[in-house]
Amino acid sequence: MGSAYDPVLVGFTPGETRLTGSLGHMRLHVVDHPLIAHKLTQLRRVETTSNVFRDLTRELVTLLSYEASGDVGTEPVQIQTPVATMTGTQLAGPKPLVVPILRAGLGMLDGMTAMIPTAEVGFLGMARNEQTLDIVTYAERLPDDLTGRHVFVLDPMLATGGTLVETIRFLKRAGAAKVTCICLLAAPEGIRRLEEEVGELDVALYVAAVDERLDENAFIIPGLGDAGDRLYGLAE
Ligand SMILES: O=P(O)(O)OC[C@H]1O[C@H](OP(=O)(O)OP(=O)(O)O)[C@H](O)[C@@H]1O
Ligand SMILES: O=c1cc[nH]c(=O)[nH]1
Ligand SMILES: [Mg+2]
Repeated sequence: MGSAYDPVLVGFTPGETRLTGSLGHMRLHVVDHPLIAHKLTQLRRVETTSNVFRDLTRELVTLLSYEASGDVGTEPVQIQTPVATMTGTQLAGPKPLVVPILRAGLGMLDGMTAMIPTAEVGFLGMARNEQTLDIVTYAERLPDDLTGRHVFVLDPMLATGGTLVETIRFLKRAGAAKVTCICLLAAPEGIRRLEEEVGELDVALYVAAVDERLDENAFIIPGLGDAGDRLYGLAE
Protein backbone atom coordinates (compact mmCIF):
# COMPACT_ATOMS: atom_id res chain seq x y z
CA MET A 1 0.00 0.00 0.00
CA GLY A 2 1.25 3.52 -0.79
CA SER A 3 1.19 6.35 1.71
CA ALA A 4 -1.93 8.43 2.36
CA TYR A 5 -2.42 11.21 -0.13
CA ASP A 6 -3.29 14.82 0.66
CA PRO A 7 -4.34 16.76 -2.49
CA VAL A 8 -3.09 20.06 -1.12
CA LEU A 9 0.44 18.65 -1.26
CA VAL A 10 0.47 18.81 -5.04
CA GLY A 11 -1.05 22.25 -5.15
CA PHE A 12 -4.52 21.46 -6.46
CA THR A 13 -7.14 22.59 -4.01
CA PRO A 14 -10.91 22.14 -4.30
CA GLY A 15 -12.94 24.86 -5.99
CA GLU A 16 -11.96 26.71 -9.11
CA THR A 17 -8.29 26.93 -9.92
CA ARG A 18 -7.00 28.85 -12.90
CA LEU A 19 -3.82 27.35 -14.25
CA THR A 20 -1.70 29.75 -16.22
CA GLY A 21 0.87 28.58 -18.71
CA SER A 22 2.90 29.76 -21.64
CA LEU A 23 0.09 29.08 -24.10
CA GLY A 24 -2.81 30.66 -22.23
CA HIS A 25 -5.20 29.31 -19.66
CA MET A 26 -7.34 26.31 -18.89
CA ARG A 27 -10.00 26.36 -16.21
CA LEU A 28 -9.69 23.53 -13.69
CA HIS A 29 -12.52 22.82 -11.27
CA VAL A 30 -11.94 20.26 -8.56
CA VAL A 31 -15.49 19.71 -7.33
CA ASP A 32 -15.43 19.49 -3.55
CA HIS A 33 -18.62 17.94 -2.14
CA PRO A 34 -19.23 15.35 0.58
CA LEU A 35 -21.42 13.19 -1.69
CA ILE A 36 -18.78 13.17 -4.40
CA ALA A 37 -16.01 12.35 -1.91
CA HIS A 38 -18.05 9.49 -0.45
CA LYS A 39 -19.04 7.96 -3.79
CA LEU A 40 -15.54 8.34 -5.20
CA THR A 41 -14.11 6.49 -2.21
CA GLN A 42 -16.56 3.62 -2.80
CA LEU A 43 -15.62 3.63 -6.48
CA ARG A 44 -11.91 3.32 -5.74
CA ARG A 45 -12.28 0.30 -3.43
CA VAL A 46 -10.83 -2.83 -5.01
CA GLU A 47 -13.78 -4.91 -3.78
CA THR A 48 -16.40 -2.75 -5.57
CA THR A 49 -18.06 -4.92 -8.24
CA SER A 50 -18.69 -3.80 -11.84
CA ASN A 51 -22.39 -3.46 -11.14
CA VAL A 52 -21.87 -1.09 -8.23
CA PHE A 53 -19.03 0.65 -10.09
CA ARG A 54 -21.42 1.47 -12.95
CA ASP A 55 -24.06 2.85 -10.56
CA LEU A 56 -21.51 4.99 -8.73
CA THR A 57 -20.08 6.30 -12.00
CA ARG A 58 -23.53 7.38 -13.15
CA GLU A 59 -24.21 9.11 -9.82
CA LEU A 60 -20.85 10.88 -9.82
CA VAL A 61 -21.40 12.16 -13.35
CA THR A 62 -24.80 13.51 -12.36
CA LEU A 63 -23.17 15.53 -9.59
CA LEU A 64 -20.24 16.70 -11.72
CA SER A 65 -22.42 17.61 -14.69
CA TYR A 66 -24.51 19.87 -12.47
CA GLU A 67 -21.36 21.90 -11.82
CA ALA A 68 -20.03 21.67 -15.36
CA SER A 69 -23.21 22.81 -17.11
CA GLY A 70 -23.62 26.14 -15.31
CA ASP A 71 -23.02 28.08 -18.54
CA VAL A 72 -25.36 26.29 -20.98
CA GLY A 73 -27.74 28.64 -22.75
CA THR A 74 -31.28 29.34 -21.53
CA GLU A 75 -34.22 31.48 -22.58
CA PRO A 76 -37.39 32.67 -20.82
CA VAL A 77 -40.58 30.72 -21.53
CA GLN A 78 -44.21 31.50 -20.65
CA ILE A 79 -45.89 28.58 -18.89
CA GLN A 80 -49.10 27.80 -17.10
CA THR A 81 -48.93 26.17 -13.66
CA PRO A 82 -52.12 24.65 -12.21
CA VAL A 83 -52.87 28.03 -10.61
CA ALA A 84 -51.18 30.82 -12.60
CA THR A 85 -49.11 31.81 -15.59
CA MET A 86 -45.46 32.62 -15.11
CA THR A 87 -42.23 33.19 -16.98
CA GLY A 88 -39.99 30.18 -16.51
CA THR A 89 -36.64 29.15 -18.02
CA GLN A 90 -35.78 26.52 -20.59
CA LEU A 91 -32.57 25.32 -22.21
CA ALA A 92 -31.98 27.11 -25.52
CA GLY A 93 -29.39 27.83 -28.19
CA PRO A 94 -27.20 25.35 -30.09
CA LYS A 95 -27.69 21.90 -28.59
CA PRO A 96 -24.77 20.83 -26.41
CA LEU A 97 -22.91 17.84 -27.83
CA VAL A 98 -21.91 15.12 -25.37
CA VAL A 99 -18.97 12.94 -26.45
CA PRO A 100 -18.08 9.91 -24.34
CA ILE A 101 -14.61 8.49 -25.10
CA LEU A 102 -15.10 4.76 -25.61
CA ARG A 103 -14.86 2.50 -23.80
CA ALA A 104 -14.75 3.84 -20.27
CA GLY A 105 -16.48 7.15 -21.07
CA LEU A 106 -19.60 5.24 -22.07
CA GLY A 107 -20.20 4.53 -18.38
CA MET A 108 -20.66 8.28 -17.89
CA LEU A 109 -23.16 8.88 -20.69
CA ASP A 110 -26.48 8.09 -18.98
CA GLY A 111 -25.75 10.32 -16.00
CA MET A 112 -24.95 13.22 -18.34
CA THR A 113 -27.89 12.92 -20.73
CA ALA A 114 -30.28 12.59 -17.79
CA MET A 115 -29.11 16.04 -16.68
CA ILE A 116 -29.04 17.72 -20.13
CA PRO A 117 -32.05 16.30 -21.96
CA THR A 118 -31.53 18.54 -25.01
CA ALA A 119 -28.00 17.25 -25.64
CA GLU A 120 -26.99 15.37 -28.78
CA VAL A 121 -24.49 12.55 -28.46
CA GLY A 122 -21.43 11.80 -30.60
CA PHE A 123 -18.85 9.06 -30.07
CA LEU A 124 -15.09 8.80 -30.14
CA GLY A 125 -13.36 5.46 -29.64
CA MET A 126 -9.79 5.81 -28.42
CA ALA A 127 -7.43 3.37 -26.79
CA ARG A 128 -4.10 3.96 -25.17
CA ASN A 129 -1.41 1.49 -26.20
CA GLU A 130 -0.32 0.41 -22.73
CA GLN A 131 3.31 -0.14 -23.89
CA THR A 132 3.96 3.01 -25.94
CA LEU A 133 1.13 5.13 -24.46
CA ASP A 134 0.32 6.23 -28.03
CA ILE A 135 -3.36 6.94 -28.65
CA VAL A 136 -5.21 4.97 -31.33
CA THR A 137 -8.51 6.41 -32.59
CA TYR A 138 -10.58 3.40 -33.70
CA ALA A 139 -14.05 4.93 -33.99
CA GLU A 140 -15.52 8.33 -34.73
CA ARG A 141 -19.18 9.26 -35.09
CA LEU A 142 -19.54 13.01 -34.75
CA PRO A 143 -21.20 15.79 -36.75
CA ASP A 144 -18.75 17.04 -39.44
CA ASP A 145 -19.27 20.65 -38.48
CA LEU A 146 -19.13 21.64 -34.84
CA THR A 147 -19.05 25.38 -35.47
CA GLY A 148 -20.28 27.25 -32.44
CA ARG A 149 -21.05 24.09 -30.46
CA HIS A 150 -20.34 23.53 -26.78
CA VAL A 151 -18.95 20.00 -26.46
CA PHE A 152 -18.89 18.03 -23.21
CA VAL A 153 -16.24 15.29 -23.27
CA LEU A 154 -16.70 12.37 -20.87
CA ASP A 155 -13.77 10.20 -19.79
CA PRO A 156 -13.30 8.92 -16.25
CA MET A 157 -9.50 9.03 -16.29
CA LEU A 158 -7.04 11.78 -17.22
CA ALA A 159 -3.66 10.08 -16.85
CA THR A 160 -0.85 11.26 -19.20
CA GLY A 161 -3.37 13.51 -20.97
CA GLY A 162 -2.66 11.97 -24.39
CA THR A 163 -6.28 10.95 -24.98
CA LEU A 164 -7.80 14.30 -24.01
CA VAL A 165 -5.23 16.34 -25.94
CA GLU A 166 -6.04 14.34 -29.11
CA THR A 167 -9.76 14.70 -28.45
CA ILE A 168 -9.72 18.44 -27.81
CA ARG A 169 -7.59 19.10 -30.91
CA PHE A 170 -9.98 17.00 -33.01
CA LEU A 171 -13.06 18.83 -31.70
CA LYS A 172 -11.49 22.24 -32.15
CA ARG A 173 -10.47 21.43 -35.74
CA ALA A 174 -14.14 20.62 -36.38
CA GLY A 175 -15.08 24.09 -35.11
CA ALA A 176 -16.18 23.50 -31.50
CA ALA A 177 -16.48 26.84 -29.71
CA LYS A 178 -15.96 25.48 -26.23
CA VAL A 179 -14.88 22.13 -24.79
CA THR A 180 -15.74 21.08 -21.25
CA CYS A 181 -14.12 17.83 -20.09
CA ILE A 182 -15.61 15.87 -17.20
CA CYS A 183 -13.33 13.29 -15.58
CA LEU A 184 -13.59 11.40 -12.34
CA LEU A 185 -9.87 11.35 -11.60
CA ALA A 186 -6.91 13.29 -12.96
CA ALA A 187 -3.17 13.02 -12.47
CA PRO A 188 -1.18 16.24 -12.05
CA GLU A 189 0.97 15.18 -15.03
CA GLY A 190 -2.06 15.01 -17.32
CA ILE A 191 -3.44 18.36 -16.17
CA ARG A 192 -0.09 20.02 -16.86
CA ARG A 193 0.09 18.44 -20.30
CA LEU A 194 -3.40 19.69 -21.17
CA GLU A 195 -2.47 23.13 -19.99
CA GLU A 196 0.70 23.13 -22.11
CA GLU A 197 -0.77 21.62 -25.26
CA VAL A 198 -4.33 22.95 -25.48
CA GLY A 199 -4.33 25.71 -22.87
CA GLU A 200 -4.71 28.42 -25.51
CA LEU A 201 -8.14 27.03 -26.46
CA ASP A 202 -11.38 27.57 -24.54
CA VAL A 203 -11.19 24.48 -22.35
CA ALA A 204 -12.59 23.72 -18.93
CA LEU A 205 -11.88 20.60 -16.89
CA TYR A 206 -14.15 19.32 -14.09
CA VAL A 207 -12.80 16.54 -11.89
CA ALA A 208 -13.91 14.85 -8.68
CA ALA A 209 -10.29 14.61 -7.49
CA VAL A 210 -6.70 15.21 -8.52
CA ASP A 211 -4.59 12.24 -7.42
CA GLU A 212 -0.97 12.04 -6.40
CA ARG A 213 0.93 10.92 -9.51
CA LEU A 214 1.32 8.39 -12.30
CA ASP A 215 3.17 5.14 -11.69
CA GLU A 216 5.78 3.65 -14.07
CA ASN A 217 2.97 2.21 -16.23
CA ALA A 218 1.19 5.58 -16.40
CA PHE A 219 -1.58 4.41 -14.08
CA ILE A 220 -3.04 6.94 -11.67
CA ILE A 221 -1.95 6.50 -8.04
CA PRO A 222 -3.89 5.90 -5.80
CA GLY A 223 -6.50 5.88 -8.59
CA LEU A 224 -9.04 3.14 -9.15
CA GLY A 225 -7.27 0.83 -11.61
CA ASP A 226 -8.36 0.49 -15.25
CA ALA A 227 -11.72 2.24 -15.47
CA GLY A 228 -12.80 0.37 -18.62
CA ASP A 229 -12.04 -3.01 -17.07
CA ARG A 230 -13.79 -2.09 -13.84
CA LEU A 231 -16.91 -0.97 -15.72
CA TYR A 232 -17.08 -3.74 -18.28
CA GLY A 233 -14.67 -6.53 -17.31
CA LEU A 234 -11.34 -7.38 -18.89
CA ALA A 235 -10.88 -6.25 -22.49
CA GLU A 236 -8.67 -9.20 -23.55
O1 LIG B 1 -4.58 10.24 -20.21
P1 LIG B 1 -4.17 8.99 -20.92
O2 LIG B 1 -2.77 8.54 -20.56
O3 LIG B 1 -4.39 9.09 -22.40
O4 LIG B 1 -5.07 7.80 -20.38
C1 LIG B 1 -6.44 7.93 -20.16
C2 LIG B 1 -7.22 7.02 -21.05
O5 LIG B 1 -7.00 5.66 -20.68
C3 LIG B 1 -8.26 5.03 -20.47
O6 LIG B 1 -8.76 4.46 -21.63
P2 LIG B 1 -8.13 3.14 -22.26
O7 LIG B 1 -7.09 3.50 -23.27
O8 LIG B 1 -7.71 2.21 -21.17
O9 LIG B 1 -9.35 2.55 -23.09
P3 LIG B 1 -10.68 1.84 -22.54
O10 LIG B 1 -11.61 2.95 -22.14
O11 LIG B 1 -11.16 1.07 -23.71
O12 LIG B 1 -10.30 0.97 -21.38
C4 LIG B 1 -9.12 6.16 -19.99
O13 LIG B 1 -10.50 5.88 -20.09
C5 LIG B 1 -8.69 7.28 -20.88
O14 LIG B 1 -9.36 7.30 -22.12
O1 LIG C 1 -5.09 4.76 -13.96
C1 LIG C 1 -5.52 4.72 -15.13
C2 LIG C 1 -4.86 5.33 -16.21
C3 LIG C 1 -5.39 5.25 -17.46
N1 LIG C 1 -6.56 4.59 -17.63
C4 LIG C 1 -7.21 4.00 -16.61
O2 LIG C 1 -8.27 3.41 -16.82
N2 LIG C 1 -6.68 4.06 -15.39
MG1 LIG D 1 -8.80 0.98 -20.21
